[in-house]
Amino acid sequence: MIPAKVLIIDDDRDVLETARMFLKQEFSLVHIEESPEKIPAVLKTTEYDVILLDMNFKRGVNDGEEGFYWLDQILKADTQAVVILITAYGEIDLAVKAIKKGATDFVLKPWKNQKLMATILAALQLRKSKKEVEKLKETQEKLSDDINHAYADFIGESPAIQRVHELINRVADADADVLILGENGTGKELVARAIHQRSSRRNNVFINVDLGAISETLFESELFGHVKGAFTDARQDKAGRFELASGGTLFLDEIGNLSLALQAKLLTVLQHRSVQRVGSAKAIPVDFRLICATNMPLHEMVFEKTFRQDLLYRINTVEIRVPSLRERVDDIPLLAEHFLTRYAQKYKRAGMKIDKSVMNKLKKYHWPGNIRELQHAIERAVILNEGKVIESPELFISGIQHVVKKEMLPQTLDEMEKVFIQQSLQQNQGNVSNTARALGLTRTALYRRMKRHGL
Ligand SMILES: Nc1ncnc2c1ncn2[C@@H]1O[C@H](COP(=O)(O)OP(=O)(O)OP(=O)(O)O)[C@@H](O)[C@H]1O
Repeated sequence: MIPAKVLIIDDDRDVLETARMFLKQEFSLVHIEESPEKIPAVLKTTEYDVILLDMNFKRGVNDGEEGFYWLDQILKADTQAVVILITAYGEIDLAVKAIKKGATDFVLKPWKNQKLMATILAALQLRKSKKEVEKLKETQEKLSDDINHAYADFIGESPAIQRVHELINRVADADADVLILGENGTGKELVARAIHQRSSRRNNVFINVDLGAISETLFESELFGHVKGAFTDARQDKAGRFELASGGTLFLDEIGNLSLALQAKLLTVLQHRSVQRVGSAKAIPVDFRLICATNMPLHEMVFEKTFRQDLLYRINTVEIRVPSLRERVDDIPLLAEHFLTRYAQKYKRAGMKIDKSVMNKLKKYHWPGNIRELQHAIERAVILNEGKVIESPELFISGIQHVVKKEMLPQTLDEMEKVFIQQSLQQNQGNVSNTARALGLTRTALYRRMKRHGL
C-alpha cells in the first residue's frame, strides 16, 4: 500500500466509483467527490498528494471553463498541489492550456487502469520533490535567520565605528566590490554580513569562504565545482561556491593568505565572471557581489610582491578598515555589557554585573584578539565568577602572560618562538612593523612565522 492521499472530483458517479475501487487497493486514502463546490471544504480538512479533476461538470458544456476555475482554486489553496486533469477525447487543447496554467498532467476518459496508475505514480514523485524543495527552502530560511540573528547586534557608538557604519550604508546598495581590512576579531565578517543585509541581494544567499582553511589541492573543486568523474572522488556533479553564490554575495575571508598561483586563478574568474567546473570545458556565468577581507596589509604585500597588484585593484573598489578595539576604547563597556547579558542568559546566571574598577582595567588592556577576545573573556568570567559581581580582572585577562607563566611553559624551540612572537606583538600593541623591527626580522619573515604559528 502506497502512503498517499488521492482526491478525485468528477460529476459521473460511475467513473468515481470505478476509480475508487481500483485505487483503494493501491493508495492509503482515496476520496471521491461529485460536486466541485465541495473542493474548498475538502481541502481545508485534508492535504491531498494528488488531485484528479474533471474539466466539465455541467452536461452539454465542454469549454473547460469550470475546470480552469477549480484548478485555480486548488492551486490557491495549496501552491504545491499536484493536479491531474480528466479530459475526454477532443479536449486535448484544453488539457494543454490547463498544463500551462499549472496542472501537472492529464488522463483521457475512459482510461485504462494501468495508464491511470502510471500517471498518478509520476505525479506523486513530483509532489514528493515539490515538498522536499519546500522543506529545503524553509530550512535554508531558518538557517539564515539564525545566522543573521547571531550577527544582528552591531554594537558600537565610538566615532571610529560610526564611520564604518556610514560606509556600510553608502556602499551596501551600490553593488560595488568591497575589501574589508582589520585585525583578527575586529568584526570584519559582521561588516560583510551587514553590507549583504542592506543590499538588494539580501533575499539571496551569503556564501562565506575561508580561504585560509582551503588547501591548494581542494581550492579548485571547492570554488569552481567539478563534474562526475573529474577525479577519483568525484562521484557526482557538484557546484562550487562561486556558482552557489550567484545572485547573492560571495565573502572571501583571509584573502591575504592566498598563494600567488591561486591568486591568478581567482583573478581569471573575477575578470570573466564565469567558472568552469573541474573536468568540464563549459563556462558557467556567475553573478555575485564580491566582499573580501583580510588582516594582512595587502598594499604592503603588493610592494613585497606577495600579493598581485591587479588582483588588489580588482577587489578594492571600496575599502573599509575596521578599527581595532584599542582604537575604540569607548565601546568596551557597551560591548562588555552586551556579551555579559548574552552569556548570563546562556548560563542562567541572571543579574551579573562587572565591577567599575574591573571595567576600567578592561578599557586599559590592549586586546590583541579584539572583540572576539573580549567576547571569550566575558564568557569565561561568567562561567568562573562565584558571586553576582565580577570583581577580579584576572578572570577576564588571564591572557597570554598568565598562561605562559604558569601552565604552558614552552617545551620546544618552536613553541618558544611562538611565545616570543606573541609577547613582542603584545608589547608593540599588535603593530607588525614595530614587532618585526624589535625582533630583527623583515615584515614578510614575521608574517610567515605568524602564519606558521597560527597567530
Ligand atoms: N560591533 C560588534 N558588536 C557585537 N559583536 C561584535 C561586533 N564586532 C564583532 N563582534 C563579534 O566578535 C566576533 C568576531 O567577529 P568577526 O568574526 O566578524 O571578526 P573578523 O574580523 O571577521 O575575525 P577574523 O579576522 O578572525 O576572521 C563575532 O562573534 C562577532 O559577532
